[in-house]
Amino acid sequence: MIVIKGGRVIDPPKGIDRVADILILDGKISMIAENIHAEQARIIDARNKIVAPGFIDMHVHLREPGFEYKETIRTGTMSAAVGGFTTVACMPNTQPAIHSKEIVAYIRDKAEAEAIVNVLIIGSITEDIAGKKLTDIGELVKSGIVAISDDGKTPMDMEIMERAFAEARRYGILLIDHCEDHQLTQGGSVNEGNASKRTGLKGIPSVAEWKIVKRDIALAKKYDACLHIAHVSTKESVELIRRAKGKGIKVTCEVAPHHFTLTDEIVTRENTYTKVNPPLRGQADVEAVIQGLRDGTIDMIATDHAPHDEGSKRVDYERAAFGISGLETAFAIAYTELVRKGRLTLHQLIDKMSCKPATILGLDKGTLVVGSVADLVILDLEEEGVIDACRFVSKGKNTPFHGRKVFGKVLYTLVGGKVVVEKGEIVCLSID
Ligand SMILES: NC(=O)N[C@@H](CC(=O)O)C(=O)O
Ligand SMILES: [Zn+2]
Ligand SMILES: [Zn+2]
Repeated sequence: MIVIKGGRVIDPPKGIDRVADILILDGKISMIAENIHAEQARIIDARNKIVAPGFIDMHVHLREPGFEYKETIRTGTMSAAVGGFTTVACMPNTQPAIHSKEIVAYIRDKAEAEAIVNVLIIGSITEDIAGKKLTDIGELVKSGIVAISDDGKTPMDMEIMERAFAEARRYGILLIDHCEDHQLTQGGSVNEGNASKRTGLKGIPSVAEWKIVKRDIALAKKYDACLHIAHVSTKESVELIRRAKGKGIKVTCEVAPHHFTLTDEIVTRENTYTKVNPPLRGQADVEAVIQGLRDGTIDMIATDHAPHDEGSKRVDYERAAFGISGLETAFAIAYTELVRKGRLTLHQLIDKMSCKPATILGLDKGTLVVGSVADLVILDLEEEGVIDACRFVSKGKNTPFHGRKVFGKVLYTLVGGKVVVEKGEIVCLSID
């Protein structure tokens, strides 16, 4: 039994924003009221703090199986918990890929034993994410995946993609799209334009992204399937999605914190931590994604947590791996850049980090309503800090945000009523 005392309780879908106590019993939220007295309950003092539904990250690379030297289910979910995430969905670009019911079962068992937050599983669209042969999507759905995606790559074969959309519709499963025309990006490592000219590195043009966004919006329409565009980075993509939504096509999308915060100005040949796919774009793109967040075109924030070992980053820029370790910086970056700068309200931010992903994945989460599972966070908005990658619990220290001043700290993370993070530190290694 826990009582969280005196926090400002915010639950955007229910329109709740008030100072109250929360009683947690048997892992569930059992009462929200003023002055709850419960003998023997553990008291958590939340005065002057925010209490919100736990964050849900639809786009995380846990790297297991196959790349345990980059991250594991254990370290990735520890990183999630520190970031305030109580649920993550893991991408299938592992080795082997998550392309069969056996691999799904392997991850589920591993997560049951070692994860400290809830882990949802995304299955691949094609075998080995090679874009050649469709997986048995029906079987993957039966084994419990929450979406399909070939994240990291885009299936370029139109026939494969047509069949993938038809299957997505047939099984009612969300298709998460990494939009990249590989013919246009080959050998590229930075945004095409100023960054490629300045560094002499090969560029990745915006059109490589929005061409596929356009292609797949048309397929979502044709097959009446649910499409979710991953890591939107260009102004053209935002506009295409805005128009598609206006026509009633079932498309949703996400943006990663680095894409609404950083531009390609910061890219140098020396700093491979700025290398990410899609690449950091120009100022107009950053402004367009922020506008997309404001007007609801961009439904949510997802980290695209892509941890890498130092060996994959400490090489020439061209050869360095794409990716940013994002779970532990997401909230502070988003709060500092979006809320403190007046671009989103705190309610909107919580909605985009918790409620919206829950709705899109069809989860009974992302709310603090009485009776729901006690997945929640306690946030201190006043705490000022400097991002220090050396202190990440993730194995991946690869972040371009190292040294950045931010506001906002995740103090507590509760998963199913269990305190897994206390005063910013992991205090529990099992959620059973
Ligand atoms: N985003 C990245 O730069 N990298 C991701 C792949 C992906 O999300 O496309 C990875 O798996 O490392
Ligand atoms: Zn991707
Ligand atoms: Zn990804």
